[in-house]
Amino acid sequence: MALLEVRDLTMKFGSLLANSDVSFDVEKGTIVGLIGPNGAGKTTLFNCVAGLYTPTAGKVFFKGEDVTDLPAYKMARRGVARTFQVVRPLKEMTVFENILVGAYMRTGDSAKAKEIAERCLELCFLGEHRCRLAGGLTIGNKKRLEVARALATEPELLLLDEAVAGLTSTEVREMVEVIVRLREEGITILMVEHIMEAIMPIADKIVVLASGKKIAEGAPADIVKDPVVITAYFGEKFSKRINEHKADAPAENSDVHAEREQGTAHKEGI
Ligand SMILES: Nc1ncnc2c1ncn2[C@@H]1O[C@H](COP(=O)(O)OP(=O)(O)OP(=O)(O)O)[C@@H](O)[C@H]1O
Repeated sequence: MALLEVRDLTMKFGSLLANSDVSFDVEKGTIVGLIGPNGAGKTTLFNCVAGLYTPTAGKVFFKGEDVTDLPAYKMARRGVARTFQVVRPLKEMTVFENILVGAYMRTGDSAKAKEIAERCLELCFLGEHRCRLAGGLTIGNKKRLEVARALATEPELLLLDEAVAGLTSTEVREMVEVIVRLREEGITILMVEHIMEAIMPIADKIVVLASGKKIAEGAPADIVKDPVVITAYFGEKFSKRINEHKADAPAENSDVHAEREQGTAHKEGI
């Protein structure tokens, strides 16, 4: 049994079909990337899984239990945490205090909460910033703080919504290192990502959405060669480049920056 099972999920906003009959599994201990063009329905799917939206049709199972109708706070208690595309730290609080807020969602015991927060601080490479006010951090540190806060709720499944968007190539590498560490800690990760150099080297599986539908699912090496995905999302040039890319880590700079500036890696952009 997979940790997360999405079955025939459909989400409508009025007459707009944001997700249409989407099904896939996320196995425990894996990193799954959710990719696709702007407006493909990735964030909507995240919101359905996290309990922010109730899908119009279809089911979501977490650890074999039907959680389709559970609100976000109940999903958080069951072990599903998420980060948002636009980070919103508690600016007037320190980095450590921000993480503590997350830890207190899991426990009322302050010694235990501090212990959890210390661990998350270290896992997200934020130790040297612990006493700084969150509002004054660089975007790279703010994004890792967002992950640390979610992590402090001790999730089994972490949903990352564009965790590396807007980051420099060095910051992308730091975030990728954090994500790989989390998988080593046994945390399962489902991440929406446009920056292929970040997701392709670390994902165990990629799910591709376009116009609300799943158009492909498979190993990154197969996805980059899939003609349907190339047409709908990558474009030939991008696909050729990523196939040639020998990275075991994100690209040094220019490629990642190019995508960051364009905001996407879709077909006309590369
Ligand atoms: N709350 C909402 N009300 C109405 N329409 C919405 C709502 N949220 C999303 N949509 C629409 O649903 C479709 C899918 O949007 P969604 O944000 O899920 O796509 P996405 O793949 O995450 O895009 P991006 O990569 O740009 O973040 C879009 O047409 C969007 O305008």
